[in-house]
Amino acid sequence: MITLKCLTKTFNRDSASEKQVIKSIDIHVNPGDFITVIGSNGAGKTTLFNLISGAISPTSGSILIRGNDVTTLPEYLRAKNIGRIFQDPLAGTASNMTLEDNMMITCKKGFKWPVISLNKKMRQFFQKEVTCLDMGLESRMKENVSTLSGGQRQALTLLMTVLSRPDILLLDEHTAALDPRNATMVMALTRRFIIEKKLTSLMITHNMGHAIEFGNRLIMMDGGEIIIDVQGDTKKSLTIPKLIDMFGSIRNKTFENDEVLLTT
Ligand SMILES: Nc1ncnc2c1ncn2[C@@H]1O[C@H](COP(=O)(O)OP(=O)(O)OP(=O)(O)O)[C@@H](O)[C@H]1O
Repeated sequence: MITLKCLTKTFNRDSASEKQVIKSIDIHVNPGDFITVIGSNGAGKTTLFNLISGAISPTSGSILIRGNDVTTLPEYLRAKNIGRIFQDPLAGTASNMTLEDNMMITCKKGFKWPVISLNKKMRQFFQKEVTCLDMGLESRMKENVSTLSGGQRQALTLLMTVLSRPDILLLDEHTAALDPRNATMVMALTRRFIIEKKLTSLMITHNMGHAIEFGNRLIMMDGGEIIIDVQGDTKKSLTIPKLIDMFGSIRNKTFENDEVLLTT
C-alpha cells in the first residue's frame, strides 16, 4: 500500500541550523497493516507522517502509494486517500458548527454528494452512523460540536475520518490528550473501524502498552531511522521490558522518553 524508498529529510539545508531528521528510511506497508509507531522525542515520527501525507517534501528518495509514485504530488491531492487525526481533540471538527454539518463536510469527501445542504436521507444516515459510537450523540445532531467533551469530539473526528473513506489512516498520538477512560474508548473504536473498514493504518503513540496491544506490526524510530520492525508472533510476544532491552542492545544506550515512563 505504501512504499518508502531511501527517504530522507533535511531541514534548513545549507544553513547553520541544517538538521537531517529522516535518514534513509525504507519500508513497505502492506494493505491492511496496522502499524504502531514508537520512538523517543524528536525521533522523526511526525516528520515521517508529514512526508507520507505530503505536508512536506522529502530531500531525497521516493514515496509510492498503491504502486503510484506520489513523491511530488501535493498534499491536497493525496488527502483524498489519506485520513489523518492529530493529538488535539479540537483539531478535527469545527466548534461552531453542528454535528450534522460537521459530518456533512467530511463525508462529502468520501461520497461526493452533489448537494450542498443537508437533506432527510443524509440526516438519517449521519444519525445512524453516530449511534454506533454509543455516546447518545444521535439526539444532539443539531448542537454545536463545542458542546461535546474532548473524548466525544475525538470519537466524532474518528468516525468522520472513516466515513470519508480513506485507504490510509495516520493517527498522530490521537489519544494522548484524553483522560485514560476516554483514551481506552477511542482506542477500542479505532481498532473496530480499522478492522471493519479494512484500513491500512499507522499510529504514533508514546504509550508502549498501546503500541504492543494494538496492531499487527510495530516499528520503533530513533534518530530518523527505523531501528525495530516486528510483526507476527514476534510482535505478539513483545513486552515493554523486551522492547526497552531491544532498543538498548541496538543503540547501546538507554531509552529516554518521559511520556513512556508515565504510561508503562
Ligand atoms: N519544520 C521544521 N524545521 C526544522 N526542524 C524541524 C521541523 N519539523 C521538525 N523538526 C525537527 O525534527 C526533529 C523530529 O521532529 P518530529 O516532530 O518528527 O519528532 P517526533 O518523533 O514526532 O517527536 P515527538 O515524539 O516529540 O513528537 C525534531 O528535532 C524537530 O525539532
